[in-house]
Amino acid sequence: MSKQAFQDSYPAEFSHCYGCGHDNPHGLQLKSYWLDEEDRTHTVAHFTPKPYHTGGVPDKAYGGLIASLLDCHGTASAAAAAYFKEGRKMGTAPILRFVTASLSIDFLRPTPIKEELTLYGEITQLEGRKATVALSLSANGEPCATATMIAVALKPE
Ligand SMILES: CCCCCCCC/C=C\CCCCCCCC(=O)SCCNC(=O)CCNC(=O)[C@H](O)C(C)(C)COP(=O)(O)OP(=O)(O)OC[C@H]1O[C@@H](n2cnc3c(N)ncnc32)[C@H](O)[C@@H]1OP(=O)(O)O
Repeated sequence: MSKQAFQDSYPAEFSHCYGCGHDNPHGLQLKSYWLDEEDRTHTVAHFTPKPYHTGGVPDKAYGGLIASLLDCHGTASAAAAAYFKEGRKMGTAPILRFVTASLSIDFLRPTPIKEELTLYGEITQLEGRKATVALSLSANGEPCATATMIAVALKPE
């Protein structure tokens, strides 16, 4: 894994996101990395839910938490891939930031709340301002959810 999380390169004014902003003390503070520094298409993040992230039963995670984690890992992965494509270090100006245009999730099985969750991302397409990211969330090596995201880079203004 790289030492610096993608989200740690966001400038202060963009670091308040509930899912991944490092300046949001009430947020999830998700951190995403390249899975392998030699392969700039795959990304990874880890997250261990808190007891209050519970869904309908105490030992399973709330679906909205899963969506939030996939959302933030996907947009961060898209931004990292776009910087890499431009041959630039993440966070350098002009800032490249992606927002979610579309996020389609399949919830495959209940997600345990006491285990560390692993999120994977794969940039399957990056054309113009639009990135397509294939995402998954697993516990104990078993996929609990998969998703496809369309992320769009914000216009400079
Ligand atoms: C939360 C507020 C965000 C404010 C941002 C401030 C800066 C933030 C920076 C850093 C913070 C960290 C960020 C973490 C974020 C975490 C993830 C989220 O939760 S993001 C929040 C939820 N998402 C939104 O609120 C997006 C709302 N939607 C929009 O703003 C627009 O619809 C937007 C930007 C997505 C596209 O609008 P257009 O006018 O800029 O661009 P067009 O021309 O419509 O689309 C560009 C390309 O994308 C395709 N596209 C657009 N929407 C699509 C869709 N739903 N499905 C498929 N393709 C789509 C289009 O067909 C077009 O493709 P072709 O270039 O022609 O090939």
